[in-house]
Parts: sequence; structure tokens; C-alpha cells
Amino acid sequence: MPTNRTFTMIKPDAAQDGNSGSIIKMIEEAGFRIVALKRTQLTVERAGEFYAVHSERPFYNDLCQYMSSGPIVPMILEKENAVADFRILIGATNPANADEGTIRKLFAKSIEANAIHGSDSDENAEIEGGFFFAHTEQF
Ligand SMILES: Nc1ncnc2c1ncn2[C@@H]1O[C@H](COP(=O)(O)OP(=O)(O)OP(=O)(O)O)[C@@H](O)[C@H]1O
Repeated sequence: MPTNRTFTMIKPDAAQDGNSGSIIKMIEEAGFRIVALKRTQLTVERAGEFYAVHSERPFYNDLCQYMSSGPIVPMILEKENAVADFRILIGATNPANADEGTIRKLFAKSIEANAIHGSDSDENAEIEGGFFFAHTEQF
């Protein structure tokens, strides 16, 4: 498996509940190297840009409100098979369907406030990482 990168962000529900540290510990213990990390907050407009792919979905406006409602912790992560392995670590979008031991099973509140994001492809990982961080290639 080649080493590659994925992008994640801890969402406002988990960041506000003081769960960032526990989630970051799980990520590191699963073998991911943190390439970049910060704590920040999106405006509703920036949240709309990030989730532009969902702009036609009925939950889009609520999602943008929610994603701009508090702090988030975006990160770029590196590991063999990073994108697929990270999706396994976070679990299903709806925590009701997430496997035991996954981050969403442990920390998510609902299908919207689902604790964490994980990129769904190498291409999107690159785009989403670039949305928050510049010049990370050499790190
Ligand atoms: N039916 C829904 N109702 C409310 N919010 C939703 C719904 N489906 C998805 N969302 C929100 O939109 C986000 C993006 O949806 P998507 O289908 O891309 O899920 P995902 O790939 O599991 O999540 P993410 O992209 O955040 O990792 C979800 O993580 C969730 O916060």
C-alpha cells in the first residue's frame, strides 16, 4: 500500500464538547501521522464553499449553519492507504449505523452533528487540505 494523505476535521459538536483530545489520540493510535493541524472557525459562507458539492441537497443550509456554529479542528493526516483506512476509523455517516469502536459511534450526536469529517478520495483529500493549509507538501 502506498503512503498517502487524507484530510479530516473535528466538527463543532465534538470540538465544543471537549472531545478533540480524545479523538486526536484515537487517530494517532490508529497509526496516522499528523502533517498539519489547527483550531479555527468557519463563516457560514466558507462552510458553504467547503460543502458546495451538497448545495442541492435539502440539508445544505442547516449543514452550513451547523458547520459555522463553533470551532473546528482541521487536519491533514498521512498513513498507508490513508483515505480508506480513515473512513473505517470514523464509521458510517449516521452514528446509528456506525460500528462499535468507531469515532462516530463514540462521539457523534446525529447524522448532521457527526463529530468528524473524512475525505472520500485522494483527489478530494488534496482539495480539502488545500482549503485550510498551504505549502504542506514538504512536511
Ligand atoms: N440526511 C442528512 N441530514 C443532515 N445532515 C446530513 C445528512 N446527510 C449528510 N449530512 C451531513 O453532511 C455531511 C456530508 O455528507 P456526506 O454524504 O458527504 O457524508 P460523509 O462523507 O460520511 O461525511 P463527511 O463528508 O463529513 O465525511 C455529513 O457528514 C453530515 O454532517
